[in-house]
Amino acid sequence: MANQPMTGGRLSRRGKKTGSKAKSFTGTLRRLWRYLAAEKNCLAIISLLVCVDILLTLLGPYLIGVYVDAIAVDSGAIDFDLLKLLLVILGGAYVGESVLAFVKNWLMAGVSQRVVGELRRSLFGKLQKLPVAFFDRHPHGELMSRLANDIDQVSGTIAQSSVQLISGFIAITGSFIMMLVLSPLLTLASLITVPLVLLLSRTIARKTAVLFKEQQVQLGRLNSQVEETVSGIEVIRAFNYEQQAIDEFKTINQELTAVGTKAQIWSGFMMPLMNVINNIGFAAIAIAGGALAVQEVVTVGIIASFISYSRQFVRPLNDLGNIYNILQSGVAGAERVFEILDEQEELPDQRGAKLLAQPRGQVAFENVSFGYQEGLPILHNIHFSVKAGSVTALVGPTGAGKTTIINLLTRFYDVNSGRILIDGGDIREYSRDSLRKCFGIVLQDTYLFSGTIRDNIKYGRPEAADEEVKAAALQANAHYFIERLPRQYDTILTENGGNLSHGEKQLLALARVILTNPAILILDEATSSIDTRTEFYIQDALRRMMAGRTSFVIAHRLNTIRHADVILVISRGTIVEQGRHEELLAQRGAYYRLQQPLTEQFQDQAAIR
Ligand SMILES: Nc1ncnc2c1ncn2[C@@H]1O[C@H](COP(=O)(O)OP(=O)(O)OP(=O)(O)O)[C@@H](O)[C@H]1O
Repeated sequence: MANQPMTGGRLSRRGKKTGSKAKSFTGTLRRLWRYLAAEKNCLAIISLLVCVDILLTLLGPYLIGVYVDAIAVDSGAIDFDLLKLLLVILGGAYVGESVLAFVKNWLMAGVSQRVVGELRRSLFGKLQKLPVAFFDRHPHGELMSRLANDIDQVSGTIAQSSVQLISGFIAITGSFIMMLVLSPLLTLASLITVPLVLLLSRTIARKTAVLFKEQQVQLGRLNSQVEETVSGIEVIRAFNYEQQAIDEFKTINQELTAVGTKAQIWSGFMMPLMNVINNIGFAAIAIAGGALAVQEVVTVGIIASFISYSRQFVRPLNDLGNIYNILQSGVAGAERVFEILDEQEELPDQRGAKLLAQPRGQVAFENVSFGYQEGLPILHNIHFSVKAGSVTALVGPTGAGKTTIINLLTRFYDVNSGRILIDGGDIREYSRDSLRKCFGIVLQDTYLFSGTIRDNIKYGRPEAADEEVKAAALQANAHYFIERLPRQYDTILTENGGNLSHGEKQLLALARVILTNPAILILDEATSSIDTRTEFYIQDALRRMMAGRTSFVIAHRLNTIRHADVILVISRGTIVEQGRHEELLAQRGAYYRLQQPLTEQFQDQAAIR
């Protein structure tokens, strides 16, 4: 639909709890990696910097060991020349390390922002391609949470864990080699704690994975509740629903707090437990080192260096546990983003889809049946045809299926059986773009975007010249109120035209549609009353718009219905009567009964006048 998204009128269904277990940790990670692969050059440079950094870190303990041995051999005499040299080398190494850390982080921040920028772009692009039915199933707040919170989570993970992961692996390998070089026996002693570390991080990470995913789900629910509350604030006030809204928020917030606390507690177990295990490891090295030193297998300097290396060996090992935790929360976020990216898009246009160029506007429904959900049919065998340029009024009780007929005509949903023809061709044979361009839709609830009045009128034809915008506004009778605004066509509208009256918003919506010059006009007549003057302007503009154009009106006003070429009376998803006003009244059937209250109202009003 080129002109106006179908919005309003239907309350979104509140986000339900969904399963919280990560579906495939490695699968999601691999998929995330595909996004990171685009940054492989930058990642290669970062890895190189990490290698240099680790080499510098490994140098320190070795030099300290050399110096300790020098003192031990010289029975306590201090060699100041050697000490100075060592201090200069160590100082240089530590400064070098700091500079490298800065450059590494700077490069990594760029990588993570570019990757999530791309992810955000894919997700937003995907949302534009999803069928309307998808938005029926997902509350808006939850989708926004996926675009903001979940993507943030991914960005944090990439920025924090990638460098740590690379440097962790290199540091473990480097320290291990140095330990082996210094003393294979001591290396063996220091390895006794490794299985314990791995087992522990695995157990904790499994637990936290579930909790982090649940935390993201609850955050989505919270967003959805806040979004609904803010959008419906007037209804909430009008029905004194504030306390219930606060209670609902409190419940979700408590659930979020509970799961967030659990996730933090479990991931917080990691460090203290690791410290205990590390200390056991150091004790093992000290005992084994002491015994070996007595037997003169190793020197005191080697033990000093070894203890430093074993620290460098276990620290990244512990960090890996932590990174695993961070990865879990990032993967939970990424999984929720990928879930949307994997959703079935609107069915692509058929191969060789035709362009609906210069449509005449002849419309036919042939035995159309449809249900929004399987097993719940809404429309049954809808069959009618209308001539190009005619006005069709859809009337019937609420929930009868009038909007659904329009939803099918505009191909927001596809029919379950039967077919819909425009100018003799099945609408599924036309390209979606060209099909939707032939409709101009004016809903009861007009949606306006934040931006200027001009931008809003040009929404369906951004290339339109200012004169065309003005001409459309003149035809829609909108020009006069726009002229009175302080900045006329450049007046900025707040979200959904909050600074305009209901009637003014309707006039703008008409101008927007007039500018696109559609072949078929769809109008959901407003049921709410607008002041008589604006109402007159709207009716006057509509009359001009409908002249010579195929029009479908979900009609509530007797005046519109009386002048329609065809009236379709819908009841429980079927057409129960069709014809002109007088013919249907004469039948004294469903239409007659439906019109009774309206006719009386019309007569009353006429009498008053
Ligand atoms: N997106 C949807 N998902 C599931 N069911 C829906 C959806 N939209 C409408 N329905 C159901 O389809 C039926 C027909 O609804 P529809 O909106 O077409 O009625 P209507 O005649 O236009 O009513 P009204 O005059 O009140 O707007 C109703 O029972 C409604 O609950």
